Amino acid sequence: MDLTDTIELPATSADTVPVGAGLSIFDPVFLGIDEFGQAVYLPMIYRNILIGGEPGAGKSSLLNTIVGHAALCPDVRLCLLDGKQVELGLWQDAADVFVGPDIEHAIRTLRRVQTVMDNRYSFLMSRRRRKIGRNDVFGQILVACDEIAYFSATAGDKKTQELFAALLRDIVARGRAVGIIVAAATQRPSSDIIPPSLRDLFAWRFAGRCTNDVSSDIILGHGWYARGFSSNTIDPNNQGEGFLIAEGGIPNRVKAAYMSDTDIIRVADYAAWTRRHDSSEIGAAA
Ligand SMILES: Nc1ncnc2c1ncn2[C@@H]1O[C@H](COP(=O)(O)OP(=O)(O)OP(=O)(O)O)[C@@H](O)[C@H]1O
Repeated sequence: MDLTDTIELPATSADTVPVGAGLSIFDPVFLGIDEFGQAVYLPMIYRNILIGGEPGAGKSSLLNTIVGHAALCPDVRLCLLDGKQVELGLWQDAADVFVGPDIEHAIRTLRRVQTVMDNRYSFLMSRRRRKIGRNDVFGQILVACDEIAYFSATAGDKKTQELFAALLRDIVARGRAVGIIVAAATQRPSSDIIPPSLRDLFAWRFAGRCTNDVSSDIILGHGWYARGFSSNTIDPNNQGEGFLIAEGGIPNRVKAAYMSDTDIIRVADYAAWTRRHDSSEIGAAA
């Protein structure tokens, strides 16, 4: 076997019928519409997304849309962290790991993801490859965190908070090539929670309405307010609207798609049903 080959998944046997069309995390995620009414699709593979904005800006709803896409992808495992529990909690049955308001559990979980990440890099090294591909036997992992600040600044003590922040940063920095995607939200876009060195690791950044121009710049990047882009200009009654920026791009005004709780429950139940809760790589690495 050529060492640069990917490991192919076995072909689907002829006597099985796939349930539904089946998405892949290699397919872009439908995010919403832009100001011209055009659909906005976001490629998430090999990328991370940071979502910021004031309370009620629509951050959790956007995160739910991304988790919803991933939940319908048989090639993604879900690792969800939600200090409030109810923001991502509807996906619990479809998730490999669900972390509630428990900083120790959050740290254990990120350490497991870190171990998986290291193992995958060792695998790539042994195959003389740089990144995983669509046909690799191991699936991708979505680490979704609703309210970074809960784990990095509120729960636990300074030591555990710093450990959480360091683990998250490492996963955001190194996870991309091995199929580990981070989608993280914060209602506290301040430089202590999102230092520029962390923000700049996120290929995608979405700033929902922010209470001031400085907060908007903390999500989008320094200088965008001065160039006429501030999410402080968004109408507070227009939840789900925000500026989306890709690395190297300019901010685009986007109205995010919205799933009601009923929609989420339907999709989450379906996703849970289609998933097998067998040996989890995250769990096995512990
Ligand atoms: N894309 C959207 N379209 C229409 N309404 C939306 C959209 N996103 C959010 N909303 C409305 O705004 C409300 C608040 O949204 P959401 O809970 O996502 O905000 P948040 O920024 O996560 O708030 P918090 O920081 O308090 O958790 C939702 O319950 C919903 O009614």
